[in-house]
This record gives sequence, structure tokens and C-alpha cells, in this order.
Amino acid sequence: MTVRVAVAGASGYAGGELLRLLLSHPEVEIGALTAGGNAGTRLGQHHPNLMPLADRVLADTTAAELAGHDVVFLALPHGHSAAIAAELGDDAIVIDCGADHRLNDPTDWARWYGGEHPGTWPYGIPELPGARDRLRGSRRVAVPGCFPTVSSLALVPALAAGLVEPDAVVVAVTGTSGAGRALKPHLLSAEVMGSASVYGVGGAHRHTPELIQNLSSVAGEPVKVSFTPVLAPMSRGILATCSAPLREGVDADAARKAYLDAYGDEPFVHVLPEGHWPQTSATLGANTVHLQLAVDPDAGRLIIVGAEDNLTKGTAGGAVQCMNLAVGLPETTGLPLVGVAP
Ligand SMILES: NC(=O)C1=CN([C@@H]2O[C@H](COP(=O)(O)OP(=O)(O)OC[C@H]3O[C@@H](n4cnc5c(N)ncnc54)[C@H](OP(=O)(O)O)[C@@H]3O)[C@@H](O)[C@H]2O)C=CC1
Ligand SMILES: CC(=O)N[C@@H](CCC(=O)OP(=O)(O)O)C(=O)O
Repeated sequence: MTVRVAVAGASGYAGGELLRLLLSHPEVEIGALTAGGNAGTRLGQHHPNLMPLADRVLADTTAAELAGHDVVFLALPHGHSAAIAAELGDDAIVIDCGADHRLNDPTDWARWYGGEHPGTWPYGIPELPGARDRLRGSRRVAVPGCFPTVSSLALVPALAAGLVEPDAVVVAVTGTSGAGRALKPHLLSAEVMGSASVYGVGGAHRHTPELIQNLSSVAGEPVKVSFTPVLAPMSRGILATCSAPLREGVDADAARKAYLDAYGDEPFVHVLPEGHWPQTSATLGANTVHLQLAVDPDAGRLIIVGAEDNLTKGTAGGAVQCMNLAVGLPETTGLPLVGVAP
């Protein structure tokens, strides 16, 4: 099978990571590459690592440029996907790395992003209960936010098995590439190097409703989520420390069993051997999430720590995994399982 793909937003971080993965995908032919203000420039100017595509010139992001492909990846800022997807129609599978089609509830959309709800697409974490069947053969995929990917995978088995109360706390350290490559003063090296800082504190981050949506759907009841992101001086990676109050009688063995049952057969989600704790460097460049858990008997809480590369499993790798499901290829095709640590 040859899957002809286009990437809109190819000059950005998510677009660049998509191309890195697609270049080594055995069934993919890379077609149109588009951008915004950087249209007309060479891809090599933006992604010097992508040598085989260095001389490709970026086109304007229009439906006409993106037409005629089997799969179109949209790696554009929020709010740019719905109109282009509508113009492409059903001829192409469209995989949106942005937030436009993630939230089910129009009221949530209006509160967190503003404006009219662009509609909900099948949500791209295949490892969540029931998700894989919805993604297989789908013509549309909403790729999750990078924080919700690792944090949902960390908390879902405990909530689905009823081991914890529906009241989660997530504190997640992230590298700066999560913010994209547009210039922003708080991402200057003088601000970031040698310092860690919080943002979006007090339920103010727009990934909170996405997490609540994912966790509540498996818990079967509304789940409260307190989410705090922490910006750290690294380019890639997320380390999420998640916890929730343990229900009466739940011990460490029962908790571990729930995670091994949930992920024992998953190629990309690894529950580490006891005593080993996730670290971002072990997941860099790999389409993996590493998890470990512990019971804190004095606090009465289950603690789950998860690591991922925000650009790989947290965006582009997850997107390619969903493409494989959508086109009927084995889910793992072309995706790296091994990180580049140290
Ligand atoms: N970075 C991450 O870890 C993650 C990102 N995402 C999502 O992926 C999407 C892309 O993010 P990211 O790559 O980080 O962002 P970047 O800012 O790095 O890249 C944005 C891309 O979109 C293009 N673009 C910007 N404005 C327009 C426009 N008006 N019309 C057409 N193209 C435009 C840019 O082109 P140009 O260079 O010409 O400006 C660039 O190619 C976002 O929706 C983001 O939320 C999701 C999960 C994680
Ligand atoms: C460091 C940093 O700023 N990270 C971004 C992560 C955004 C992301 O990955 O996802 P979406 O934009 O696709 O929702 C943030 O917190 O907004």
C-alpha cells in the first residue's frame, strides 16, 4: 500500500516531527507541504534535520494545495482546521493535531476556545477503552493535547477499575517545544534556562476540560481534575505526576494489576518494572509512554508518574499511529519504540 500524505504546518514543530516519522514510514509517500507566512521558503531552513526534504518549497495552506492526498495532517494553530477540512470533503482522511475537534461539549468549547463549536471527531488515543474501534477506518481524527495524552493514560486504569475517588491532581513538567516555535518572550533562553516556572494555575489551562472529558468517560461519573503545568529548561518531554485518593481496601498489588491488565498488550505504553521510575529522556523520539505507580499509605493516595515526548507520542507519533488505524495498516507501522537517551 502507498499512502500519499500532505502536511499543513510543515514549518512548525509538530509538522517537523510528523515529517521525521513519515520519512521512515515504509508505506508513505510525502506530497504537499504547506505553511503560513513561511510559504515560499525551503523546508531545510526550518528543519535542518530533515535532509531528504531540504529542498522542498513550502506552499500556501489552501485546500487546493492539500487536495489529492489520501491523508492530510493539519499541524496548524487552533481554529484553522475546520474550514480546510470542510473544503477537503470526504476524499481525504484528515488528522488534526490542533484542539478544534477534541471537545464534545459546545459549552466547553465556547468557554475555553471561544466561538462556534467546530464539531467533535474521534479522539486519537487508541489505548483508551473503546477508542481503537472508533479510530479504525475513521475519516477524521482529533489528535489529543500533549498533556492529556500522558495524563489520561496515567489515570484511566485506576478510574476505570474504581480504585480511586474521581478527584485527580496532575502536575506535569514540560519542555518548551510544547509551545510551538513562534517567538514568545517567556520562551527566550534567558527566561527558561536555569529556571522552572508554573503557568495556567488554578484550573486555567485549556487542557483541563479535555482531561475531565477523558477521565469522566471511563469513570462513569464526573471526575474533578486539578491540573498544573510546569515549564522546565528542556526542549522536549513531559513528566506528569498524577494522583487520586485511594478507595477503601485498595492496595499496591491491586493497583499494579489494574495497570498491567490495561497495558500488558499495548506496544506503546509500558508499565516499568517495579523500582524503575519514568524519565523523559527514555521516551525522546519514541512513540511511547512510560508509567510507574506507588501507593502512599499515609496520604491514602495512588501516585502514577508518566513520561512521554510531547512531540512524538504527545502529537506526531500519536497522529501517525491513528493514520495507521485509519488506513488499515498495522498500528505500529513505521513508529519508533526506542528512545534516544541520554
Ligand atoms: N508542540 C507540541 O508539543 C504540540 C502541538 N500540538 C498542536 O499542533 C499544532 C501545531 O503546533 P506547533 O507545531 O507546536 O506550532 P508551531 O507554531 O511550531 O507551528 C505552526 C505551524 O502552522 C503554520 N501557521 C501558522 N499560522 C498559520 C496560518 N494563519 N495559516 C496557515 N498556516 C499557519 C506555521 O507556518 P509559518 O512557519 O509559516 O508561520 C507553522 O507551520 C497546534 O494546533 C498545537 O496546538 C498538539 C500537541 C502537542
Ligand atoms: C509549554 C507549552 O506552552 N505547552 C503548550 C502545550 C500545548 C499542546 O501541546 O497542545 P495543544 O496546543 O494542541 O492543545 C501549552 O501549555 O499550551
